[in-house]
Amino acid sequence: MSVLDEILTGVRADLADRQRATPLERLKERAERLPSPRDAHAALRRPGVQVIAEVKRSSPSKGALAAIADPAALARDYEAGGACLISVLTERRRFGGSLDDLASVRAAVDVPLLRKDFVVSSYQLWEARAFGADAVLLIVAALPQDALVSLVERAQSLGLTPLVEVHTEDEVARALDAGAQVIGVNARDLKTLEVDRDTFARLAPAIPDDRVKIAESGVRGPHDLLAYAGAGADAVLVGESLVVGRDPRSAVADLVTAGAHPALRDRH
Ligand SMILES: O=P(O)(O)OC[C@@H](O)[C@@H](O)c1c[nH]c2ccccc12
Repeated sequence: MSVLDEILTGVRADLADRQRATPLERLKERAERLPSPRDAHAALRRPGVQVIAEVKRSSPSKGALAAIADPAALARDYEAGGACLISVLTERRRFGGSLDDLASVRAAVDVPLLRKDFVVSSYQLWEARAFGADAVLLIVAALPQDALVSLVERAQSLGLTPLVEVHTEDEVARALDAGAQVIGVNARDLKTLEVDRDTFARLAPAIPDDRVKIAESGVRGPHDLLAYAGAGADAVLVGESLVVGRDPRSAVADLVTAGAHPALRDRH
């Protein structure tokens, strides 16, 4: 069984527990009491290379990264550093996240939020909305094509921006077929957990320029952001290097400064 399959088995078990505890109707009521979602797509389209900063406690590849006792405080640092979007991992078993983290971050910042999880059911889209997300990750490798197509549509109908994650050319074709407007190329293969920073440059030419192209994983600092920018990234998604560092606010600010370099502006 691949790592992704193991993760999905746990995700489905946890999802079944939550579905038993909270009927969909309750989630819908909670979602309807919230203001409409923020426009994550527009935030990503701003000139320069945007920075998505991630709240991530642990990972299957590295184990524990950072305790993050106060996710809201970390998110405020990310926002103050200039992150255009904050990604909150909500998967519990391997990443140490929760929907409560998402709600705490929502209460603390104004930027749009991405629910980062392994979404396999529309119930999880309602959870994302009910806990304050504006965007959701949909991982092509985790979904049959018909499920991907319907989750992209459902997310959009709830006002959520779907960020469709790919790792191979075949998955890019599936993302495009599903109508994805925002596509993330993950340098980490979720089946082997290996990071290959060349993946983005290899796949980016297959993604039309009217789509938002995000380079995910492996960004250690401004140098990696500039390399991804040179290969056509509109945004980078950064977790580990921010949560393990001593000063997340200035680490984000350094990335934002690199991404705002005049040579990278107005490339659309
Ligand atoms: O910590 P990193 O190497 O900066 O990577 C962040 C992000 O790309 C990574 O957490 C990620 C990308 N896609 C995912 C899918 C599920 C869980 C996690 C992820």
